Amino acid sequence: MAEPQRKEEVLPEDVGTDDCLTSYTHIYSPDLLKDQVAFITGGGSGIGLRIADVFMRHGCDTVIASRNFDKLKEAAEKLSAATGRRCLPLCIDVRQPESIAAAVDETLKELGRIDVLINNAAGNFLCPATALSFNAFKTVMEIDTMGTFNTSKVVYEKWFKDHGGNIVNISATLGYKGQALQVHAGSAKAANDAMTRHLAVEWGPSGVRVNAVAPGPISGTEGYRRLGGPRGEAAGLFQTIPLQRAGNKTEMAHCTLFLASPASSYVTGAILVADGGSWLTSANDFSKLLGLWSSEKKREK
Ligand SMILES: CC/C=C\C/C=C\C/C=C\C/C=C\C/C=C\C/C=C\C=C\C(=O)SCCNC(=O)CCNC(=O)[C@H](O)C(C)(C)COP(=O)(O)OP(=O)(O)OC[C@H]1O[C@@H](n2cnc3c(N)ncnc32)[C@H](O)[C@@H]1OP(=O)(O)O
Ligand SMILES: NC(=O)C1=CN([C@@H]2O[C@H](COP(=O)(O)OP(=O)(O)OC[C@H]3O[C@@H](n4cnc5c(N)ncnc54)[C@H](OP(=O)(O)O)[C@@H]3O)[C@@H](O)[C@H]2O)C=CC1
Repeated sequence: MAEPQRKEEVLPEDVGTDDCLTSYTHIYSPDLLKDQVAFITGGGSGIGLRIADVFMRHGCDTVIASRNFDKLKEAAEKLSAATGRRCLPLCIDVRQPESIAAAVDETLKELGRIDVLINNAAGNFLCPATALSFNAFKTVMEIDTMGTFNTSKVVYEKWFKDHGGNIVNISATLGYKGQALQVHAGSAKAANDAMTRHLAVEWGPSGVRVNAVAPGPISGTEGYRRLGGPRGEAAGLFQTIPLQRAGNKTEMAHCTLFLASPASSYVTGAILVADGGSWLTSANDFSKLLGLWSSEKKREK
């Protein structure tokens, strides 16, 4: 009988916080994004911060842009110290196109170009539809969906239209089968998947590729904490995921890097599902998720 195959190595996740990697082994060429500039929304924490870290280790300068400037400034200093590349922290609210326009102007003034846009900023929390206010639904749609459109349109008009470029949207597989307590985020991300395909068609002739990465649960992130990741693990919910575990931020950064790089030069309008197979089998056990939500609420009181 054949030897069972070695289990695939899990890429290292050496920190569970918003710190930079303390060590890194290249699996792509270190020059993959040499001298390019990436504009990363929500790049001051979680998956966005890891994307900045990994991109900079591949020769890229970055802009990390979100609402909290102090957080961004601290992250940018750490990123530059860890990688030796430039990282510009800029304040934006993706709901306000004027703030994005000012940041894009500043980027072009300081760094001279934009090659890659990563639409990663988002907001989410667990909430059943009956408890969700109209304004809560609208807020998540405005950040996740309109924010992605606003940023894409500003960057396209100010730079990509004449120079080409590469957009990667960070989606989520949570809506693919319908997930309890997530009607707001699932709807917003589904709209973003459609937007990815529409803009790929419209902007392809200008040399702009538009793709998305769709993560499942990713540990060491605010999203994971808010959506009950640690409690989900304890309740055994992840055993239904084919790869039997949550993903990590480095794995998401590597998927994003593939789509942002010439390695995927003939790929556009694609959604790269990176969820360990979660959505195919995922535990969408409403009573367990509702239990997580109720215990979270009790803890807040
Ligand atoms: C695919 C999974 C497969 C298998 C899984 C198997 C098992 C699952 C088990 C566990 C799950 C484990 C892991 C997670 C899995 C997947 C994660 C998927 C997606 C994650 C997506 C993310 O987006 S993560 C990003 C998280 N980070 C953030 O959210 C940071 C940014 N957030 C914010 O700024 C705020 O939270 C905000 C989004 C509310 C926006 O802030 P602001 O503009 O200031 O808005 P407010 O004025 O505060 O609020 C506006 C209205 O919203 C209401 N609100 C706010 N918070 C809540 C809440 N917690 N619950 C309900 N309603 C809320 C607020 O009251 C306002 O409404 P009013 O009517 O009162 O005005
Ligand atoms: N974590 C997970 O398990 C999963 C995450 N995802 C997706 O991955 C991405 C990153 O999530 P994660 O790392 O968990 O969460 P984080 O909370 O760390 O990242 C979200 C970022 O968005 C920024 N942001 C929020 N609102 C705005 C706004 N109005 N304007 C500008 N920036 C904003 C926040 O910064 P600031 O507060 O400074 O504005 C923050 O840095 C999101 O798109 C999320 O939907 C998808 C599936 C699973």
